[in-house]
Amino acid sequence: MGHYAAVWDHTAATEVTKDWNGIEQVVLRNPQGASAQVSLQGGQVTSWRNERGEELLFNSSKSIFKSPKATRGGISACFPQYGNGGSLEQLGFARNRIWIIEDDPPSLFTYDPQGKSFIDLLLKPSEDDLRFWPHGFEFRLRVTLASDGSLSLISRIRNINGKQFSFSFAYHTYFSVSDISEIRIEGLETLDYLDNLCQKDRFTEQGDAITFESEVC
Ligand SMILES: O=P(O)(O)OC[C@H]1O[C@@H](O)[C@H](O)[C@@H](O)[C@@H]1O
Repeated sequence: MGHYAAVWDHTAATEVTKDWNGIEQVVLRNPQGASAQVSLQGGQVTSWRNERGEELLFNSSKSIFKSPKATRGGISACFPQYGNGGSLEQLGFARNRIWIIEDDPPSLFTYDPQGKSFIDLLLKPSEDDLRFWPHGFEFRLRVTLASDGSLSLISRIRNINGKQFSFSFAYHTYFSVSDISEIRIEGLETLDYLDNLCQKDRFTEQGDAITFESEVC
């Protein structure tokens, strides 16, 4: 009768497989047939499909997986540095590490308790990481596929030794688009940004939407 909520078991909607490199991949499914795939390499979301099976994320066919580097595509979490504004690798090292699945993470309140599937991932720094970024942290990432097919990522960074540190963070997201001229990015008006193409000078966004005439890089 279409009432799945009473019997929906989110753990049964989560499957762990291995890719051809032996790296674990978590597949999330919702009752309507949408899915998402998360790689333990970088905690990177490599696929997000709607209920018609259409892929919503871009993955470059030219990107060759070379462990431990993230591939060009999907959604990766950049931490503890975004861009080249610090001494670390350009988008931080978190996306280039192997994460683990956390079965019993600290509680996290979320809506949509029915018909969703999710996975909790955890990254802790290795001895090597601490050598060039000496800050004890735990980075928790929850990736959720909701009953309406929407995807959400919640990141929690915990300082585990009480010594203050600063970091930058971003979700590096590649959407798959069929016609870039139809894309509008809204919600940035009045926000300040540093323009990478103008020596990182600070500007304030004036437009109500950013549009594109062709590919940019
Ligand atoms: O590591 P990836 O996914 O290929 O992304 C690299 C790109 O990341 C972007 O954020 C930078 O602005 C680009 O300059 C850079 O080329």
